[in-house]
Amino acid sequence: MKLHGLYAITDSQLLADGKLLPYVEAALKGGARLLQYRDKSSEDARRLREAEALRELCERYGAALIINDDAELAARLGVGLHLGQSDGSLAAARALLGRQAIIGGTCHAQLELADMAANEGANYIAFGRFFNSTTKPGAPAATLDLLQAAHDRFSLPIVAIGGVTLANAPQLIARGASMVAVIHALFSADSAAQVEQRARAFSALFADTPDT
Ligand SMILES: Cc1ncc(COP(=O)(O)OP(=O)(O)O)c(N)n1
Ligand SMILES: Cc1nc(C(=O)O)sc1CCOP(=O)(O)O
Ligand SMILES: [Mg+2]
Repeated sequence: MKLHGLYAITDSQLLADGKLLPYVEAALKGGARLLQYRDKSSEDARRLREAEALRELCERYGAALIINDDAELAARLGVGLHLGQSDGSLAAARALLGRQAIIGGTCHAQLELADMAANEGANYIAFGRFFNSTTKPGAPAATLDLLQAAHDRFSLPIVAIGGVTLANAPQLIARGASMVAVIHALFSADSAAQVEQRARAFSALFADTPDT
C-alpha cells in the first residue's frame, strides 16, 4: 500500500449520533487511503465493535485501517497503529504487529523524534500541527520549513496534521507531505455527501504528485 493521499481520522464528537459509518464510508468513497480510528474512551466493547466495522469498510474500499494509541486492539484486528510520544514503544509495537503492519509515529516538530521513529521501524512519520486545530488546539506547532527539512532528510512517507484544510493543504504537499491527516475539515459536515465531496477534493490535490 502506497502511503500517499488523504488520511482521514475519526472523531467521537463529530461522528456521534450514527454518523461514524456513513461519514467514514463517504470519506473512503472520496478516496481516503488511510483511516485512523481515534477514540479516546475506555469503552472497550464499543471500540472493538466500531473498529471491526471500520476494518470491513476499509477492506471494501481498498484502504488501510490504523488504530490510534492501542497496540492490543490493532493486534487483535490485524491492522495498523499510530503511536504518539506517550503511547508506548514503537519497536515493541512492531514486534507485536509484525513486519506487514503499517505503524506511524508522532514526531511533533522534531527531526530527532523522526530519527528515532525511523530507527524503530515506523512506516511513516507524522509532523504537526501546522495550522490552528479545532480538534487539538494545544498541540505543539510545526512550520513549513520543518516539513521541508524532514522531506530532505527522510525517505519515509511524511504525514502532515493539524488544522489542515482544502485551502492550506497544497502548501503542505508542495513542501513534501505524502499524506495530509484531517479531522475537522473533512468530518464537520452536514451530510455524508458533503464528506465525500470534501474527500474527493483533498484526494485530487495529490493527483499529480509522486506516490513514492
Ligand atoms: C497521523 C497522526 N499524527 C499525529 C497524531 C497525534 O498522535 P498523539 O500525539 O499520540 O495524539 P493523539 O492523537 O493520541 O491525541 C495522530 N493521532 N495521527
Ligand atoms: C490528533 C491531532 N494530532 C495533532 C498533532 O499535531 O500531533 S493535531 C491533531 C488534530 C487534527 O485534527 P484537525 O484536522 O481537526 O486539526
Ligand atoms: Mg496518541
